[in-house]
Amino acid sequence: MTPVLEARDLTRDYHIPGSFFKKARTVHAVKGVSFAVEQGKTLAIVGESGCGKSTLARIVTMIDPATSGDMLIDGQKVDIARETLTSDMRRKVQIVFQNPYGTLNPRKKIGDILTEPLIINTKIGADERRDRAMAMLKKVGLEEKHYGRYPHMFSGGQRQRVAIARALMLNPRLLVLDEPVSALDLSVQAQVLNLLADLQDEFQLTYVFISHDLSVVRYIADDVMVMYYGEAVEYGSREEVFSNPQHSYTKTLFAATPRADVESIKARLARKNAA
Ligand SMILES: Nc1ncnc2c1ncn2[C@@H]1O[C@H](COP(=O)(O)OP(=O)(O)OP(=O)(O)O)[C@@H](O)[C@H]1O
Repeated sequence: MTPVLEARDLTRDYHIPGSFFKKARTVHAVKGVSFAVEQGKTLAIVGESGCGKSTLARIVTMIDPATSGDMLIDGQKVDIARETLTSDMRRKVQIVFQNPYGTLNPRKKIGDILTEPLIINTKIGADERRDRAMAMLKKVGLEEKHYGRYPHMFSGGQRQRVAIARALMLNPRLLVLDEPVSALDLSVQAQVLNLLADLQDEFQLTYVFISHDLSVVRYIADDVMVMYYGEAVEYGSREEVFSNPQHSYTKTLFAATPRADVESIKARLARKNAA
């Protein structure tokens, strides 16, 4: 089966210009990273601050260019330099950030936030746009009455539901989730993770899930990639990586991580695996 996303040897260098006091230098944020994610699966990318997770997320979402390497969506090559990138290709990948409040326009009503991608990218009429937004609100566990409300009228978990709904409005092939639950309380984290798992089941969505939290990754990932100073030091199935970590950094990372209370997620996944 052709993977939804394939990355081959992706690199990203940042050139930091010099000054009177400092020499110019190059930061190798991502160094030759390769991976593939099949439809309906979740790849978790784990690592501590500064390891290159967000840079990789921005490359995969086509927000930032890569310096070299190849990226394919459904077997089709992406212009990673972003010189001839089409909007059709760009809309195949959507992103949800850690802090939805920072990405939801506070002056716009939820209905406008959800219909905006349709206005920009499609010729769908106003009634149909409204219907689709209403349907999506329900899919993410919100209600029709929320359509006319503003982001500040929602809790953090609800705002993240809105961000997920917006990301899904254009039927993307891939969702990049950049620390999507890190800013939420534990119980709300579990609800949002359960929602993501339900949506994945229903729409056969493919996820790249960026996280520093191994207890979350343990329960949502099919495959895990551990990054360290821009390199993928570990890559394999969740079972392989968790039961038999190879790299000394992964071993240290696992040893240092407390187990969070994600029992409801665990139970849900057990049900999913049994089905
Ligand atoms: N625009 C930029 N210009 C220069 N250096 C950058 C830029 N963006 C990231 N970097 C550097 O690239 C490296 C990787 O950063 P990145 O933000 O991808 O890491 P991260 O793992 O996502 O960290 P965090 O979880 O703190 O966001 C870091 O050394 C960072 O300082």
